[in-house]
Amino acid sequence: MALRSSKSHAATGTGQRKPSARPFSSKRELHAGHTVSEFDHEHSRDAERADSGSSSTSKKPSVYNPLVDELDVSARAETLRALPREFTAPPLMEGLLTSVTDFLGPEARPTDIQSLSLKHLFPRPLPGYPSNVNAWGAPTKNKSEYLQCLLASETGSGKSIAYLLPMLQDLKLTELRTDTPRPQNSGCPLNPRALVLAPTHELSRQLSSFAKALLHHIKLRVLCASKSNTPSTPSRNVSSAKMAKEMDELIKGSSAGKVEEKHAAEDHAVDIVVGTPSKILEMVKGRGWDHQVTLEQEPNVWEGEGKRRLSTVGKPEMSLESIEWVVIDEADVLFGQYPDFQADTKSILSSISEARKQPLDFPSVPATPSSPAPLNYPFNLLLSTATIPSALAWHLDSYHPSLIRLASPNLHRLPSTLRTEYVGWTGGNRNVDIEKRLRNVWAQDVPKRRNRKVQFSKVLVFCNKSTRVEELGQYLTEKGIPNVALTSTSETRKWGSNHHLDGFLRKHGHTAKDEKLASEPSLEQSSSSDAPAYTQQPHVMITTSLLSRGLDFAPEIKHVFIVDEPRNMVDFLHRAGRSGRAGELGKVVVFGKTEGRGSNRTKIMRKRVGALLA
Ligand SMILES: Nc1ncnc2c1ncn2[C@@H]1O[C@H](COP(=O)(O)OP(=O)(O)OP(=O)(O)O)[C@@H](O)[C@H]1O
Repeated sequence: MALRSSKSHAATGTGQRKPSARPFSSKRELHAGHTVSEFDHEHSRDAERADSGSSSTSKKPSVYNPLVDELDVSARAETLRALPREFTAPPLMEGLLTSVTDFLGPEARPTDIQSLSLKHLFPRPLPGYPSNVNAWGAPTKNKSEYLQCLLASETGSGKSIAYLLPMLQDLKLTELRTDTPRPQNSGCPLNPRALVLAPTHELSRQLSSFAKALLHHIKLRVLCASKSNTPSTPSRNVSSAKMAKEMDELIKGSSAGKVEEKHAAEDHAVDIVVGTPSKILEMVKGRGWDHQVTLEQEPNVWEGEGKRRLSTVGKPEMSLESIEWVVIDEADVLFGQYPDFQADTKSILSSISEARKQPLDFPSVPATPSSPAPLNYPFNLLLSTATIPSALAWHLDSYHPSLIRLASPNLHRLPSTLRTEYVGWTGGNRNVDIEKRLRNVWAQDVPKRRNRKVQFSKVLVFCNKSTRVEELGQYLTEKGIPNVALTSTSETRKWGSNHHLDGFLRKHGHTAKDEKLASEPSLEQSSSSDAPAYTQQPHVMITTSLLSRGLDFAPEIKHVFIVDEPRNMVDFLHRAGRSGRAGELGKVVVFGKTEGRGSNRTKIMRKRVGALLA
């Protein structure tokens, strides 16, 4: 049960255990008086006995789980018996319920993580309902009490809706309260009440379209802070201008009628901003704020053809004093092991605290799980993740010991609808092996009965390196298989839109069933036709881990190929999880050496993947 840190293993190379942290399940209190279920108490007691080395339990010797080196496997799910199994009003306000139904379809039922959210993250009563308990009988909270919560569940299990619903509802309730003071004019064009942070622009754009769909009836304003909101290099200026116009309209309240008149003239027209931490910081601190060189030091630093000084710091576009909610999506990336992301995210959190006149009280010595130093943020904080690496667990136990942890029973497992298959390299050209396997997938798509329509699968291929992505893309193109090869520096990566992912991302605002029907004409093809569809339009996307995080790929992505050994199981779970989403069937095909040198590594990986199976 004790946590281990992958970091310490990597650092020492000894495989020694890090001092044990308090396991999640040992926390009795969910938050301010909410106690965990009996189910959790049982596990808490087990955990405590195990931690104290008590021999009074007759526990079976546990089988070594190869994942404990990387992941916090002590996270326990609450029993699901007593949870809401339908979307209802309350706890949702009517308008939000209608949007959820429009978005997911009338038959949709909450996923496990959404049920947990409905129960625990709606502490405020709706107008007209008893004010001392919420819809689930739990005590309600004052406006001055803030939530800190981690939502953790497997890929494709609907975490975005699980965190968006409570946040959107609370923002709307605050807006409806006539006694809520309006934010003061900060002098900045944007003064949002909520931030959603995500690691990539692609994911930011997808999340903001999710939020917009859910706001159809309750009408709050969302802005996606894509990189091209402000002009940068001349080559980006077309989409920059478009995004700048959108932003301008939002600020002035002149765009489509969603903004209520009374807000149009205020600096508060945008309620929610979605973006990457670096983009958000840029909007808060001014463009170029992090450049080392100042104008005084280097007056002659110019970019391109002398169009713009690199060293000037732009005017801040956004102030933070009205922030009531912060969501950190892919929390293990933004809040965990990646130093750059971590620094930016922490900087945003402490800037908000400062702007809200409650600067964070950082401990002089680093906290540990055994001597935690709670950071109390003056806003609601939701973290969302499909994986809890040990390093993140350690950090949370040290600085957020009273954080509510909502975990689904399938956390750290592959989605149950995802099958795994292993393919051995033949020992020849690996590109040939991949091509062969692709053709094999499409051959299996062809129905046995003649004159039936064919719907060819789309395939997502993950490589470790950009050079490998480009090389494989070129090889397949030469073989008559059009493909999209995307790396972080790809020319084709569009700024300000997700068009470079067209045909691969799920289109939101429709149920999966509607989508399939809508997409059939372009995908279907008579089996008597000469050229199969996969030779006419890209059915293969090749990329690195860049696109492995959070993106909701279309149900037509039936296969994920992992052609380079993933760096760790966290990476594997996220890559594989781009298929088999929302209950759709999918398959992850793992390539590896089955004979000779290197085959042992494949064996170890198979064992680790086996431990992820639901
Ligand atoms: N209750 C539901 N019923 C059916 N489909 C749902 C439900 N909730 C969400 N979905 C759909 O499931 C898909 C995956 O949702 P989402 O992207 O939020 O998953 P996630 O858990 O955040 O995944 P990841 O960990 O990969 O980021 C989306 O297409 C969403 O519309």
